[in-house]
Amino acid sequence: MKFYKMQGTGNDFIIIDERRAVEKFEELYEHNSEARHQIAQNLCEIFGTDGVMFVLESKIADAKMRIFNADGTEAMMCGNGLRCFGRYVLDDLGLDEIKVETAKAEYSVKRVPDFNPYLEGFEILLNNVKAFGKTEQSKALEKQFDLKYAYDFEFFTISNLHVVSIQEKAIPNDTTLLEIGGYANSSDSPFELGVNVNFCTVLDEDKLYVRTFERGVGITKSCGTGMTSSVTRYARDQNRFQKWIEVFNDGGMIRCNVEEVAPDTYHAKFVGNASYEFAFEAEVERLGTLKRSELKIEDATHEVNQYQLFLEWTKKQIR
Ligand SMILES: N[C@@H](CCC[C@H](N)C(=O)O)C(=O)O
Repeated sequence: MKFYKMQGTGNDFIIIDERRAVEKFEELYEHNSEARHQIAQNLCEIFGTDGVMFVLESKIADAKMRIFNADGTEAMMCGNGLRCFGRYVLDDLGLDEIKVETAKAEYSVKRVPDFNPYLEGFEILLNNVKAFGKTEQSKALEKQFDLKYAYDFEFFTISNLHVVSIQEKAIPNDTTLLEIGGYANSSDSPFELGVNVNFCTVLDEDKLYVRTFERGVGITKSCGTGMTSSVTRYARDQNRFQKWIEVFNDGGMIRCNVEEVAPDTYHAKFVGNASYEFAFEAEVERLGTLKRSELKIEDATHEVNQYQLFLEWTKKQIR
């Protein structure tokens, strides 16, 4: 079977299309989570990727997405992943717009051909962004570090869990991210299930920079739902609803536009790349134990080069 590696603003995933091998998957893995857990851990370890996404049939949408983090835990949602998943299914079905079922909600994905001179974009509509302000858990996280840092966290959900702090200018370094994110996802954390920890810096009125420590992964180049939670907090605080905000990160840039649809409830449109990096073939039964040295990798050279040009362009925008 053929497998693909894709990335959305540097957040990278292996795509496993179970629809292509339904019988074998059922027979071997019985579609159970334990098998997916092991496959995700092994593939993320050998390729250094952030997650593994499984493409399944859906009764209510064009396809169903299940995503597992690098540590094998299942994630309830993934914004960058949804764009990659969406592009894979759009290409597969030859469509321009589709609906995707995820663990807790349904989202649309569509092509945006004029996103950037270097790349086609993919827009997702996140229709369940919720703001909870300061909660007991976010206050406990803040308190743990208040002698050292002045981060002020608010709690958001987009099916998955986030805390967001916004500060002027200084972009937190890896040490800070690891210290706070590591604690927030440890057994001592006030968040029983762990949480994605986002630090948002205001570059100018319509430009933000976001860095994230992801639950189940660690520091990533970007986190789609993390950027969306950050833009939502910023748009609410600065009254910048229904405006396109550019969000830069260590892996590139996306655009996000937030609308308030009810108190503390928002819809966010989110556009960014979804690029192929490589493909490989392997036997389905060996996914959980494969070694990289056994594989013949087929690079998507043109897309990789185009993304490099896009990255250089994004760096010039924030110099
Ligand atoms: N990379 C993500 C979020 C992936 C899931 C997260 N690690 C979790 O467990 O909640 C994104 O782009 O949104």
